[in-house]
Amino acid sequence: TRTSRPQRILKAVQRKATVGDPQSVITAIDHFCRHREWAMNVGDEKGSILDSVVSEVSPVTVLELGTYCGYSTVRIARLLPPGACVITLEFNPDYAAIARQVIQWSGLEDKVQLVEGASGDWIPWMKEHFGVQAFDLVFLDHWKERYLPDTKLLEECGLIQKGTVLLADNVICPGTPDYLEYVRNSPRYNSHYYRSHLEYTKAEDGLEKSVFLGY
Ligand SMILES: O=C(NCCCCc1cc2cnccc2s1)c1cc(-c2ccc(F)cc2)cc(O)c1O
Ligand SMILES: [Mg+2]
Repeated sequence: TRTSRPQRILKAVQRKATVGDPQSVITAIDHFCRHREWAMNVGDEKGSILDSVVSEVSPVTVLELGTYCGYSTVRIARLLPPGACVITLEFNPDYAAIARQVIQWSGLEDKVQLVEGASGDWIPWMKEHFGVQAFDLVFLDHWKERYLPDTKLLEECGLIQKGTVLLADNVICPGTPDYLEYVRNSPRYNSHYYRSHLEYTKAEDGLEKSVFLGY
């Protein structure tokens, strides 16, 4: 097909959503992915759980690993108070280009810093480059085999502090067994599994919320 799936998602947003209205952007993407083409957005069901965690934490600085088309970036940013922001990392430049436009359409570009590159390369520079002390919330939604090494890297870099909340997508499907084992057995995390479904399907999936208890 001539266009990419992310390009078709952007078209659906431009056709169906209102500029400056984040909820209409979310609704347009969910409708397209449920009725036209499946895509790996966190989706509406897990998205509601994400919303409740963001509202509960009311974070000032958020790190999102894995932007894709910006769907969860918009879900998070729309709930942030003035002065709060989400730094989101995307490895694929084509996805990043689409995500920028989706975030712009939602009117939330002032609350979002989209960075292109690999988590392992960027995490050690976060403090220096963004002046971040520590993250209040980290949403993990990137390579599933990077959840654990990147969590350890965030710890080593002092970007996770007492009270930081980690929220991980896809802990069942595709699955992140080593990460789950780590956060559930570590005395330094308090973990809770929110049972749900793989976006737009009946397959089981869920989000794991892990609160760092400090050293
Ligand atoms: O792979 C998934 N997400 C990761 C792709 C992001 C690549 C990046 C690496 C990287 C490195 N550094 C910084 C930023 C980034 S972004 C994913 C896959 C499924 C799925 C797919 C097929 C299936 F049958 C069932 C589930 C569902 C999901 O919800 C997903 O999130
Ligand atoms: Mg995901």
